Amino acid sequence: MRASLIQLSVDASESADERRRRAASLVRGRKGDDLVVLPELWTAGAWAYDRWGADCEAVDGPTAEAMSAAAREAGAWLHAGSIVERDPDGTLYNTALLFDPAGELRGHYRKIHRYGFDTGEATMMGGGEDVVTVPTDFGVVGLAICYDLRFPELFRALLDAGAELIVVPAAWPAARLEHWRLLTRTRALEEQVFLLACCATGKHGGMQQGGHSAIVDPWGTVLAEARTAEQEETVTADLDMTEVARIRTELPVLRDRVLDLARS
Ligand SMILES: O=C(O)CCC(=O)C(=O)O
Repeated sequence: MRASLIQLSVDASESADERRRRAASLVRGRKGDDLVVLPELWTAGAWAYDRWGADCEAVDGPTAEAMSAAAREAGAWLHAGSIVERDPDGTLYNTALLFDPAGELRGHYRKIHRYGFDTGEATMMGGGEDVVTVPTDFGVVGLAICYDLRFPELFRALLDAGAELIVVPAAWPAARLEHWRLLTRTRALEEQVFLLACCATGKHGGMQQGGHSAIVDPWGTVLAEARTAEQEETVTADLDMTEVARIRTELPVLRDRVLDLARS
């Protein structure tokens, strides 16, 4: 299967509406791909807290509407990154959306680990409670978002739920690029999954985004990586999903787990 990560530029030069139109057009251009991925909070901007009140929306709001149509037109599964979701009770969540090629919303995931250390997301948003996997045409997809990368127990829970490929939309700061590179490879290697990590580029809320979106295989090898933190670009790779079972058999470390802490 062929997967592409659209490393979208997110800055204050565009409104959420303009960026939605541009993202939809980039997705429509990916006909022939099986899976297309967008970054975290790309409508409002992950660091543009002052925009969250104005740009929040329901799970079936304007971003879902535009992305559902774009998935249908591209004929591909679309992981539409995440939105600032406003629950009917008023709580905001950082919520990822996964559409099938018919444009049906097949899964959504509310980010469990909130970034900010008593500021930003950690105080302005609620935390998700559910580990989410979605069966697709090419295998079971696990969902995580950005800061979740620092919490291996979530990835082990995704593995235990059957994940073969994990998608991580992000708005990781350029200042911590080496953490991003290390953690994306590590999570792929330790769970023996394909890991698709799509980071935003551009600068907003005073934060330069890290780019360097990457597709990593279950051996920990980077199959494709964006060249820079500053440039919008699309990263594509062909994934042989049979590699998951092959590598898990060839190097059966998961079979040797002793402490079953993630499930206790
Ligand atoms: O963990 C980090 O260094 C960055 C996390 C982050 O930017 C996020 O979750 O939005």
